[in-house]
Amino acid sequence: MQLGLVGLGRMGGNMRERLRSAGHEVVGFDHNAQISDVTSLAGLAEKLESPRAVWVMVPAGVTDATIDELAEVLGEGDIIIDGGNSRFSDDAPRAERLNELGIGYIDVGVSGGVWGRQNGYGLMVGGAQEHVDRLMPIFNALKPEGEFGFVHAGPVGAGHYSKMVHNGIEYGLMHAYAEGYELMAASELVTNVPGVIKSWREGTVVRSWLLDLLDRALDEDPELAELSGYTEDTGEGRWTVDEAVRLAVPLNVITASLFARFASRQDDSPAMKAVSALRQQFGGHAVHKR
Ligand SMILES: O=C(O)[C@H](O)[C@@H](O)[C@H](O)[C@H](O)COP(=O)(O)O
Repeated sequence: MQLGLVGLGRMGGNMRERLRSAGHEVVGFDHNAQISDVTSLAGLAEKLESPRAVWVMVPAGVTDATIDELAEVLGEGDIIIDGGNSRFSDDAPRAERLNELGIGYIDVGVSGGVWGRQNGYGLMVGGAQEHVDRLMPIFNALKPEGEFGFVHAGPVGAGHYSKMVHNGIEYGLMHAYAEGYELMAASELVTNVPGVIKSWREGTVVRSWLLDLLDRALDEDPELAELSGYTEDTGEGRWTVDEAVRLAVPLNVITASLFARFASRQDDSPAMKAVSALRQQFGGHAVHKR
């Protein structure tokens, strides 16, 4: 089937290749002319036969502007799919705006990162059944080959909601492996920490793809000496915690792993300075000075 694809970065570019390998006709647009198939969104719309389907794969901050621009060159019966990491609460207002123009909307949480091109992408879809049905050939080409890896999670918003929770879990899992790694590295007994991590890849209860990737990272740099611990986040963990607060759901692990990222960015902790100052004030305890 034909698909327009807007945004040909690390994710979109690889998705274009996977879809083409499966025999689909993809017309891609990107602001980088060197990788773009057309020079404008209008050019993209012209190349597609109606009713058109256009998948948007751009960074979360520019999604609404991109969709609004796209809506100007699309029309009645067309569908826009947002596969970026948008906040789920943006989906319903978007769908309403597009609905007034007769344009359908589907939100898709896409997981798999740079490995998706070869392994397939995990897809979490939100939207009306008729729109999802129309896009099934595309979803089937993008998803992994096995039985799993695709879900129609619910109405508009449910795809991004599921992906948000997926990413919250991703934070917690990564952090648990990271803490285990640190404890073994600090111990007097374990002399082969990368070896233990590697051994866990088969047979153990904690084997997983994230563990495989930790092993890969340790193969490249056994003490992670090249890296700083400063860890970014792009929003999904914060949204997960926002939802936990709204619904009063105790997300202990995920919240702690999000806060650990914030702590990773501090040279020195103002809170711990205050604790140190208070110990000195009430107990006369010695403090470490800069
Ligand atoms: O499932 C995935 O493929 C990843 O989750 C992917 O979506 C991305 O790598 C994260 O969004 C990073 O999120 P943070 O920057 O918040 O760690």
